[in-house]
Amino acid sequence: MLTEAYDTEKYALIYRLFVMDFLKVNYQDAQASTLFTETLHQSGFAVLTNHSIAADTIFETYQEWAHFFNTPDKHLYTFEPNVQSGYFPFRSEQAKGCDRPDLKEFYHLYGWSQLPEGMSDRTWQLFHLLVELATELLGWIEAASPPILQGSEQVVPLHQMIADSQATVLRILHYPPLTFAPEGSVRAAAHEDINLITLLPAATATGLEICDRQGNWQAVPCHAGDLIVNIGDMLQLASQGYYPSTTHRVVNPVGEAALKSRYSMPLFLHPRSDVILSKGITAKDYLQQRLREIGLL
Ligand SMILES: O=C(O)CCC(=O)C(=O)O
Ligand SMILES: [Fe+2]
Repeated sequence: MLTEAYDTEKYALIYRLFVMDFLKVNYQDAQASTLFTETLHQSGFAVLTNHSIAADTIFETYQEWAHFFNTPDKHLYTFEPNVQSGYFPFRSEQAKGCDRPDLKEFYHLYGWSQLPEGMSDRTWQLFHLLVELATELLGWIEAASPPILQGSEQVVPLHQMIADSQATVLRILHYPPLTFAPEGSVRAAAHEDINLITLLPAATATGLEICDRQGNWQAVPCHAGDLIVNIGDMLQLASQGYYPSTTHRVVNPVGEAALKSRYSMPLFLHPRSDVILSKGITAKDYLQQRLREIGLL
C-alpha cells in the first residue's frame, strides 16, 4: 500500500516536471529533492532555481575573469599537462571523437591551485559554495538511488567517493567573439562530461543546448540565477546507467551576438582518484584515458 501511495505521488511529480515546468526545480520546494533526482534519472539534466548562490557573486566573478582573459599575462599561467591546472589557450581542447578544436580558452582551478595574481578571493568563495551545494545535491542523488549507489562490495557510497577529493575542478571558460572564420569548429562540440555531476551557473549568453531523449537539440534558457546540473560519465558508469550522462554542446551565435564574448563556469565534481567506479576501473585511469581523448594529455 505504501509503495502504491509513493508511486502515485512520484508520477504526479514527474507529470508536473515534464508538462508544466520543464525540468526546472525550485530548490526551496518541499519536494525539491524528489523532483531533482527524478529528473536526473529521466534525463540526466535539471535546472535549479532559488538556490543558495547569489547571482551577484556569479556576475562579479565573471567580471574578474573577463579582465584576466583580456590581458596577455594569461599566458604566464599556461597549464602543464601532468598537472592540468592553470590556463588552457584558445583551441586546446576538442570533444571526444571530434577532429576540430573548440572555440574556447579556459582556466582550471582545483582546491589546491593558485589564482592568477591580483585576483580577489571571490572565485574561491564561489568555488567553496559550489562544492558545498554539489555535495548536498550528491547526497540527494545517493538517497534516491538504487542500492548499488548506496554502497556495495565493489563500489563505495557516493558521499565517500568525494571525501577528500583533490580532483574537483572549477573551469572558467571564455568563448571569444567570432570575428574569424570558424572553419567547421563550434564553441563546444557535442560531448558528455567526464565527472560525477556538473554544476553550471547560468552563462553570460545563450548557446548551450542539450540533446533530449528523442535525440533533438533543445536550447537551454539562460536566466541569471539559474543553476544547471547534469550527470557526467563517471556517475553513469558507477550507477550502471540509472543516472544517464547528458550530451550537450555550445553553438556558435549569429548576427550581433557573434560579436560578443561568452563566459561560463562549470564546476566538475570528481571522486578521489583511487575510487573504483566499476569493476577494475579507478577514477584515475578513467580520467587519464578521457584527457588523452580530448587532447589535454
Ligand atoms: O559553456 C557552457 O555553457 C558549457 C560548457 C561545457 O559543457 C563544458 O565545459 O564541459
Ligand atoms: Fe560539458
